Amino acid sequence: MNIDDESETAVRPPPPDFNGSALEIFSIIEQQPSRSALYLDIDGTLLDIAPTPEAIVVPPGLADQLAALAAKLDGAVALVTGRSIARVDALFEPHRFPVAGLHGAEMRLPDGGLVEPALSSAFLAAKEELRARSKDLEGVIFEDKGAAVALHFRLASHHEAVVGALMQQAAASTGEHWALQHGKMVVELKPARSGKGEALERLMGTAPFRGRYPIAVGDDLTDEEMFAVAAAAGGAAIRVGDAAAPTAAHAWIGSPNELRRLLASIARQPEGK
Ligand SMILES: O=P(O)(O)OC[C@H]1O[C@H](O[C@H]2O[C@H](CO)[C@@H](O)[C@H](O)[C@H]2O)[C@H](O)[C@@H](O)[C@@H]1O
Ligand SMILES: [Mg+2]
Repeated sequence: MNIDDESETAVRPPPPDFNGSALEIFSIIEQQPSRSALYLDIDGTLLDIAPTPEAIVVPPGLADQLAALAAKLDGAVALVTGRSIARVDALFEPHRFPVAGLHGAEMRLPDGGLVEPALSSAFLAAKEELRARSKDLEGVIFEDKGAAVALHFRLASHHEAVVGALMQQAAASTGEHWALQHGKMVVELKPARSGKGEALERLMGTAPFRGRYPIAVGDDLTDEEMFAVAAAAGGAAIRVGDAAAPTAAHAWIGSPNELRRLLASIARQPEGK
């Protein structure tokens, strides 16, 4: 990736054996905001995990801090999430960021252009079947995200196996164009030809992200694809949370709260600092 050419102030990618801190990676943004791009996951990364999808809390001021950060990076801050774009907008209103939603299956590009997946009748039928079957599973939460659907077992871990089996059946009935995505106490069905890695590639090829040093931050299996893409492009990846999980990330941050504090401090920095 042509992060920068020959100038002495060029942003340098972490070496393959980089074993530094997230702080070192974020200092790149502080020093060279006009050469950096940030790709942020939401649940478990920007926001603390909550018992249910609806129970998440956006801390006061976070949306404005992200907007300030985006202004500092000339708009090169994207949210890359399993949530739908509509949900993301509601969470961070009044701001509208570039978003890769539903694990990259739907996108809002920096120019406002939308990428929307097509719904098949097989998928819609599978979704209704899951809605009906999950009603018998106490504590299991059915989440309808439009072109994706999730069954959550965080409040009913004893139902993990049956949730897995139901989702397998759903995937089998929808055919090759739909695929399962496992996450934190959740199994989802989403368009197969999508992923956070592809979403990152698309954003990285688009202004204002194009040509900038990519820094991807996430907490889960679905984020590993974007970590690999960021790393392959000479950028950096940071994983939030449990440092025992196998990851392609270069560095760790302990919690969403720690990440929010780092981002807030960068957003507050006066220009040129
Ligand atoms: O890619 P992300 O932004 O991390 O979104 C992944 C999924 O996050 C949500 O589920 C997860 O967070 C919930 C709230 O903390 C939690 O209750 C659940 O157990 C987690 O799996 C969201 O509901 C999904 O739609 C996202 O795909
Ligand atoms: Mg996450």
